[in-house]
Amino acid sequence: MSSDRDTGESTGRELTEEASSPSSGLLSGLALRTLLLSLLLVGVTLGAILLALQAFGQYRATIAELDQQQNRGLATAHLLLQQTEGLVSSSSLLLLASTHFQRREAMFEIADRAEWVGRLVNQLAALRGESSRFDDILAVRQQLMANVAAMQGLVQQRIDLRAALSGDSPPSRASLEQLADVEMQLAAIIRDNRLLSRNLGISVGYHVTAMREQVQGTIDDLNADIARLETLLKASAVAVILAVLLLLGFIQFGVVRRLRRLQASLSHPHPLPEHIEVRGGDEVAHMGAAIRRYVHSINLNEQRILEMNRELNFLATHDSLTRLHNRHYFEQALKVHGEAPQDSTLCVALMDIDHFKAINDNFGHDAGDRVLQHIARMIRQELPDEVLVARYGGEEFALLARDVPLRALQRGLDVLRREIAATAIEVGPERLSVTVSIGLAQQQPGCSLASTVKEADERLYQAKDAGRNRLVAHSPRPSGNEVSL
Ligand SMILES: Nc1nc2c(ncn2[C@@H]2O[C@H](COP(=O)(O)OP(=O)(O)OP(=O)(O)O)[C@@H](O)[C@H]2O)c(=O)[nH]1
Repeated sequence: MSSDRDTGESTGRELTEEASSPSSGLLSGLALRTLLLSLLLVGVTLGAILLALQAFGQYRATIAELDQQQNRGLATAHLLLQQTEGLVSSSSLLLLASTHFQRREAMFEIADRAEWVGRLVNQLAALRGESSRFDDILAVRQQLMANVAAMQGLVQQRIDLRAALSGDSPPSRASLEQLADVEMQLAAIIRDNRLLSRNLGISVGYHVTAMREQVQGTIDDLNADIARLETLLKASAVAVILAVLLLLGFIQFGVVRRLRRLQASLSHPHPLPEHIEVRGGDEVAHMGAAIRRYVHSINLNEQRILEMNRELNFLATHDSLTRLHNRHYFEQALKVHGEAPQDSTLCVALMDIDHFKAINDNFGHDAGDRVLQHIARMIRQELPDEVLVARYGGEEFALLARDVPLRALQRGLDVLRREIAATAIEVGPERLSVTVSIGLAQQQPGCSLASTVKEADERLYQAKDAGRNRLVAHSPRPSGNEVSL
């Protein structure tokens, strides 16, 4: 039996350990899966942020490119103005040329400057800017080129006129007037060139300013876009992290902890329904309520089984009618005492109700049962608890007393016999007088308890034979209602 219990306990322990092991660690079961999911979410968010940062990088590269374009425009404008100034200065050199050789020299310089001006104007055209202003620049350049060409012709004419005048003696009036006219035209072109150079400076200034404003506008738009996207990205990242934290907290506190508490309640050797948490209206609460009902019914069944077991145990050792021990129990007690060392005094008494059959016959079997119950109660009340009392047969009771002096037991039993005889037992409307006969024997040294029982039985017969309602303790020859040793 004990090995069965051990096996049962160890199986229970294994089941408890098995049930508790999967979620005993902090990073297991639901908690682990939640953490992995959250990490995945955070990973996806970080990936999105990295992609967005890459996009920002491209935005910034575009801004830097625009910035460079702006600087290139400024530098080109500066060079254009320089070269235009140079062109105007070279025109002055052309004005000083007194020979054709000097004129050609000056024209080389002017052609070089003119080429630079043309190239820079084209570069400027490739950059952004206000087209009307750029048209002004083109017009100025064309006018400058036309002026240079005109100057070259006039200077050539002036050299030729001066050469002709130096050969004539005296110089003709018409030649002098022609030279004066050439000189005036040259002076007018020089003035016009200066004016054109100033106008070009103004037009380039407007063009560059317009270009800068345009580029700066684009840069400002891009920067505003970046700032807006950055704010959006930061807000999204914070929102995702908060959502992940909220999700983690909800799963940890709303699910995992409650499941652990449920598991702890059920891990108890005897779980009680009131210890099972059912707060809330979600699935975990519903599961808790179902488990609570289940535990309640298991506990009820267990209680019923325990009660049935107690009743079965009781019925195995007791008589159901009188609630006294039964004959089987009495005989087991005799066996136990018989095997024990013989260092104590043991007495056996057998008590039988007189003419019990007549009670059954006259008042019915139920009345007989009531009488049996009444007599059993009186015996149990009268005798000390140490005396074992059993229903031995139909209307017969057996008593086993240990370490009770025979005399005292004899006195006690006789008092009981008298009380029974003096008591009117109420059975329905009837009041019945009942008597009992008793046989009493003490275990003799070297004799078995079975022989003591036999001896008590013999004495009971003697009591019956002697007229009933008496106690026979030893002598086969009873005198009066009591026979003593
Ligand atoms: N009511 C009831 N009667 C029982 C029970 N067990 C046995 N009896 C009856 O008890 C009676 C015993 O009768 P007998 O053995 O003739 O003895 P008696 O009538 O008492 O006569 P004496 O013992 O000689 O005085 C029988 O009629 C049995 O049927 C029981 O549990 N209830």
